[in-house]
Amino acid sequence: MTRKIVLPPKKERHKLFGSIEPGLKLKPTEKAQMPDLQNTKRDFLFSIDAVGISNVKYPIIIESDLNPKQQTTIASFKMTSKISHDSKGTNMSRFTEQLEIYRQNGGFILTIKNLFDFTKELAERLKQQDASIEVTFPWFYERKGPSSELIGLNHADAKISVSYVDGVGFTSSASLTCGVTTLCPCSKEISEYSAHNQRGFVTMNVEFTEDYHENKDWKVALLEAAETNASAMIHPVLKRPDEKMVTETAYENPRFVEDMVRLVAADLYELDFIQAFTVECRNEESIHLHDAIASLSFRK
Ligand SMILES: Nc1nc2c(ncn2[C@@H]2O[C@H](COP(=O)(O)OP(=O)(O)OP(=O)(O)O)[C@@H](O)[C@H]2O)c(=O)[nH]1
Repeated sequence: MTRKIVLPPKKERHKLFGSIEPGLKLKPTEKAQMPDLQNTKRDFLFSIDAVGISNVKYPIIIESDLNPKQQTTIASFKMTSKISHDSKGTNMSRFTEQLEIYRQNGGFILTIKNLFDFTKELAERLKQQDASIEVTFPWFYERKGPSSELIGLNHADAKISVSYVDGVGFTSSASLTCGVTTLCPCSKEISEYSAHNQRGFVTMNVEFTEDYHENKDWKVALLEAAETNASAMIHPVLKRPDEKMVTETAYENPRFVEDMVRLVAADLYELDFIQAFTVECRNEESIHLHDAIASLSFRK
């Protein structure tokens, strides 16, 4: 038989679990009367390169040249600035205050132009000479099966970083990590049949040229650089005719991890809005428990 429970009022329940009455409160409750420790001015020995907040989850709106053309996604923000040796601390509340102003103003639309405005305003709000922001988010894009043309959603992990220094200006960079299929050329060469293949992850970090204004979607350009140089693309929905095509395409385009980083580098070299890049590939080897990795960096 079910036991009938007689619940005490909520306040009594809290007492039952250890809540106590508030003690005597003597410290000021008005903001103006409260000590402002973080604004203490004295020689605190060292300047700090970056102080602020990280791992701030916030909804953002992103635009894309691929479908869906606009999407709301959840980003993780890191926002910092320098402080000099004679400041005790930063004003932490001003970082999230600034973020919320952007959300309330029609949503935070994540363009590089908006991030330029954001970092400059953040530096001003913090009364500092500089501010930096890093925004990490999953970007979703439609992908069709090669034969059936059935659509599903893939995603890549994207990051945009912007820094502003008063009197100097802005720098911006971005990174994209996406999954691909790679088929081992050595395995294909030596085996009577088949070849082992694996899921590879390509990460591209790129520095934009000063005149880049997102007339071309950097996310799509980087995705293309990785996917069109892989053995095959990754698909969310595949019917048998699609699967046959993907399997044969991978066999026709074998790639070592070294081939991947060099071929992707060649595509990034051709993109005129990129002035420097790093390409990394990590293959989750299907015949080993370890991964195969390669990376290269280049400044044009
Ligand atoms: N500087 C600093 N603040 C911290 C840290 N950890 C938490 N905080 C909190 O940041 C909050 C204060 O933010 P501030 O922006 O300085 O608040 P405020 O001075 O009332 O705000 P303003 O009027 O904008 O100057 C407090 O709740 C602090 O406890 C830390 O490690 N350093």
